[in-house]
Amino acid sequence: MSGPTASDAPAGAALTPPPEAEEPVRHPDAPAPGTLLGSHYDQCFGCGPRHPHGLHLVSRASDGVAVTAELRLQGDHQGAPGLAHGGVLASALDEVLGAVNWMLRAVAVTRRLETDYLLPVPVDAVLHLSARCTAVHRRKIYSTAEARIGSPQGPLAVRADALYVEVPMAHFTTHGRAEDVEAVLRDRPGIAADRAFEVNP
Ligand SMILES: CCCCCCCCCCCCCCCC(=O)SCCNC(=O)CCNC(=O)[C@H](O)C(C)(C)COP(=O)(O)OP(=O)(O)OC[C@H]1O[C@@H](n2cnc3c(N)ncnc32)[C@H](O)[C@@H]1OP(=O)(O)O
Repeated sequence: MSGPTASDAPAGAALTPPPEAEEPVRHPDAPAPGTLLGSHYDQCFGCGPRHPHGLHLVSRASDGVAVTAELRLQGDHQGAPGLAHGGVLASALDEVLGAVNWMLRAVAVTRRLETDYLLPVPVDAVLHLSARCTAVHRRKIYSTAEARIGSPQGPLAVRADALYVEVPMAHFTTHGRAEDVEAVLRDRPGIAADRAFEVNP
């Protein structure tokens, strides 16, 4: 019988980097602070510019291994009347946390995402999102994020901690829907050969 695995650990423990984890190092080719990061896929719910109902988030590189973005909430994002749905807020935080991986030039997917909802968020608010990597251990990338109402210094509404796991490009070609994978390879022929993202000025 096998013993407990990392996946069996309580959420808090799973999001705590092991003692041998390392400080994240900004990749030398990471986009300069202030650069807008392009979408990795134009139909992505979080960042895809062609997604009809997506969040259309545009992340911006910060100093270090970090990004920021703004989410303009709308009526479509309601859960309770006039208030943002928690799942929408978690999606937005997942998107910016995922964008942080670009600063490491790592292709990674969310393994665990833990959110704390501290304040209700009105749907006419602009949420200022920020995310940064805190540690890296082998394929594991540990990150944290915040969402503040109205300004980068505004009231803290939601925070999140997350674990991403680096994956090979085969993760997408093996598990993704064939027609969508074919479309992205047709539109972005270099994406699988080189890297999973481009930087658009
Ligand atoms: C051609 C098309 C191009 C497309 C270009 C796209 C480009 C880039 C797209 C990015 C997209 C972003 C979009 C937003 C972010 C999402 O939304 S991602 C979507 C949601 N997430 C998913 O679908 C992931 C689903 N899960 C999985 O596929 C698998 O579980 C994973 C995450 C790949 C891991 O599986 P695995 O490789 O078998 O992992 P495994 O070896 O068991 O564990 C890896 C490590 O994690 C540790 N671990 C595992 N679970 C845990 C846990 N719960 N706690 C602590 N540690 C754990 C293990 O101990 C192990 O550690 P090491 O031994 O390496 O130190």
